[in-house]
Amino acid sequence: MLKVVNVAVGVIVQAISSANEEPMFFLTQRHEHVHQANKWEFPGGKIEQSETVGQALARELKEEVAIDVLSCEHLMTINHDYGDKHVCLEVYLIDNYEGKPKALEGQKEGWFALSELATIDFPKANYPIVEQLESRFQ
Ligand SMILES: Nc1nc2c([nH]c(=O)n2[C@H]2C[C@H](O)[C@@H](COP(=O)(O)OP(=O)(O)OP(=O)(O)O)O2)c(=O)[nH]1
Ligand SMILES: [Mg+2]
Repeated sequence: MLKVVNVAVGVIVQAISSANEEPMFFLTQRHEHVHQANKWEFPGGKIEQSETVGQALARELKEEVAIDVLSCEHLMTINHDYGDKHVCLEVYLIDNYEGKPKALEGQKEGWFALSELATIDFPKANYPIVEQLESRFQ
């Protein structure tokens, strides 16, 4: 049995200013030579033994994209077995934060509209997240 890697994932959504505007989501691209290389992802990372999910989420989003999480909402838990690695993603919607998201680790970054998410090259585990965002925000 492979060890499960617990991961805190932040779905950063841009505040929507008018009803007919599409919500936008901040994504970064995983580096080459890492697990799920070159795939686009929601920022986040491994939950350490000593911390809660909330602490890991806040730490990872500060380290990777320079924002301070002010509040978050648990969206879903996803268990996915990649064969080489089993991940458990704890996925949170981040709709209240301080700072402007910016990739600090040299990754490519971008804001993507809700309608674009279906065309993004995400890790397989992420497809249920996209489905949930589509049903929630459409
Ligand atoms: N952050 C993030 N990880 C994801 C997503 N989808 C998905 O399958 N994963 C997987 C890929 C990795 O195996 C794992 C996250 O680990 P990571 O490599 O980003 O961890 P980390 O930021 O702590 O990085 P490191 O310090 O170990 O280098 O979860 C996603 O949307 N965001
Ligand atoms: Mg990470």
